[in-house]
Formats: sequence, structure tokens, C-alpha cells
Amino acid sequence: MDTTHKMEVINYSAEPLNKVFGWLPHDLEAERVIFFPDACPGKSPLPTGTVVFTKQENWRKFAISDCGCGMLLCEANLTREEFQREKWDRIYYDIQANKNKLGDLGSGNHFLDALESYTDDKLYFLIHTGSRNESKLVDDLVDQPKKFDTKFYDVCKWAKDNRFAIFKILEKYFGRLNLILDKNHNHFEHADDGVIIRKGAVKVTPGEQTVVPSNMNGDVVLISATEEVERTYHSLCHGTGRVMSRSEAKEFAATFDYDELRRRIYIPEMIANDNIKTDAPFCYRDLDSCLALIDNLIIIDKRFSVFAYLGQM
Ligand SMILES: Nc1nc2c(ncn2[C@@H]2O[C@H](COP(=O)(O)O)[C@@H](O)[C@H]2O)c(=O)[nH]1
Repeated sequence: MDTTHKMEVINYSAEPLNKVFGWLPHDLEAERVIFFPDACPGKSPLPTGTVVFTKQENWRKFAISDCGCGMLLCEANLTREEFQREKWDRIYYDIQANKNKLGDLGSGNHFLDALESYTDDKLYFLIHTGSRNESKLVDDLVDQPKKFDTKFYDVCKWAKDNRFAIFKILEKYFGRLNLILDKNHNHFEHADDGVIIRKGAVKVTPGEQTVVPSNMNGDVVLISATEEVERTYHSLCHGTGRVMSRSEAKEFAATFDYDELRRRIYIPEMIANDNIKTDAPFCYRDLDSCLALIDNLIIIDKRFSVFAYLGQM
């Protein structure tokens, strides 16, 4: 870390400041860094759940990895009772057939959930996926600003098209869907005299809605941003974040009750317990304690629970 560079830090996470600070790249020179409740280290240069405002010339190396990844929330013109497991199985095979092309959900933390609301009887879906291998196309361009920015926008467009390709597959089985929102949480934005990098964080203006999921067996909330998001470069978190690494999760998985999980949510049998062990519910933080940390930034509009899952395809 360049100790001569003064960096303002806002910590909305429950983690101690010295811990989250230690997750930042040693050569980052930021004016301001915001850690959200989902802050956690990952494979990318910046930790997940982070917003950075920097004037550093070579900032692009910090913006790479799963560029354009985001979440799409939509509503069916059907009731929850009209959901059919057979259709969910067929969606699994349709998505699997799209490996390495549009409509590829991918593995890791990416998922497709069927949701039910606590306040109405409608059927909802949440799609979380990104740019798959396309994202790597920007990695070698970090020292070529124009090419990097152009390719980055292309990759974000691909990631959005990817979510909409899955949306189309859902429509094939569940009829016309109404889009509620589609938000990219891995991107950059040129600002007046610097750049804002959002890693695992969405852009929101006051009054705008976004979605915060927690885990495959946890609740999801649709929230609106308050005026206070002016303080966070118009940003909010995109999840609750991991509490343990994938290797730690493998140890926990040995005693986890997958039968109980499968009784609570429908997971097609093609997805083995072993496949979901590093993304199982115990890997993630609790939703309500995360929301409490940002209660001045949000209004909760709607709450859902997950009742069917697809992932690790
Ligand atoms: N509803 C679900 N939420 C999930 C699932 N797996 C993870 N999560 C939450 O989403 C974010 C995704 O974050 P990312 O950093 O992996 O992009 C994560 O923070 C969890 O809170 C799931 O299967 N269903």
C-alpha cells in the first residue's frame, strides 16, 4: 500500500476496517473506498462489495474479472401454484445446451432462482450471471485505454444479452415475463475527474430499485435507494457476501443436511450435492444483519423466498 496516498474509507460492512483494508490491492491509489455489507475477498483484484473512486492513471487493471455480471429480476403472469418442476428440469437442459454461448448460466456463484413473494401469489425469477469467458478479452488491454473501454462495454453488452437469453428460455416454459430490473454489478463509470469502479455493487439513483439476494435457501429483497446514496457514488450492495472461502466450505459441507435443503427448495436431481457444496447456504452472510448495516441507504419494497434453484451447470 502506498502510505503517502490519503484514502478515505467508508465501511458499511460488519468486518473490522483493518481486515477489509487488507483485501485491497497494495498498489491501489484511491481517493475513496466504500465497503458494503457483502465485502469479501474473491478472485478479482478488488474485493467483492466494494466501490472505488480513483484518479490513478492505471486503474483499469482493478476493473477486470467477470465484467458485466449482474442480476435480472422478472415476474411471470402466473401464480406460484402454476410453477411445474418438469418445466424447471427442461430449463436445466436448455441452459446446459448453451455452454460457451449466449444463455449460459455458468458455474460458481451464478444461479437461477424461482421466487415467491410474502405479499402476493405471483411467480418471480432471479437470474444471476455474467460474461463467462468473454470477460477475459479485456485482461490484455489494461494498458490500452481506448481498446479496453470499447471491449469492456462490448463484454457488458454480452453479459446483458446472456441474462436476456436465459429470460427467453424462461418465457418458453412460463409465458410472457415482465422485467422488473436488470442491473450490472461489475463495471466502471468515468466521473468528472476520475473513475468509479463498482465490484459487486450496483449503480442506483435515489428512488431506483435494486435486488439483494442472500443464498439459495434465503430471502431476497427488492429495495429502493434513498437520497443517502449520494454518499456512496450512487451505489448499493448486490448480495450478502461469503463468510468462508470455497476450501473452508468443503469442510463444512461434510455435515450439511442436503436432504433438508432439497425438501425446502426444488433442486433438480441432475445437480448433485457435491456440485453445490461451495455455494451452499452456510457459505453466505445473513440477509437481515446486512440490511441493518445500510438501513439509511434503502427502503425495503418487497420480500421473497426462494423455492427452486438452478446453478453449477
Ligand atoms: N438467492 C440466491 N442468492 C445467492 C445464491 N448464491 C449466492 N447468493 C447471493 O448472491 C450474491 C452473489 O454474489 P457474487 O459475489 O457471488 O456475485 C452473494 O453475495 C449471495 O449473498 C443463490 O443460489 N441464490
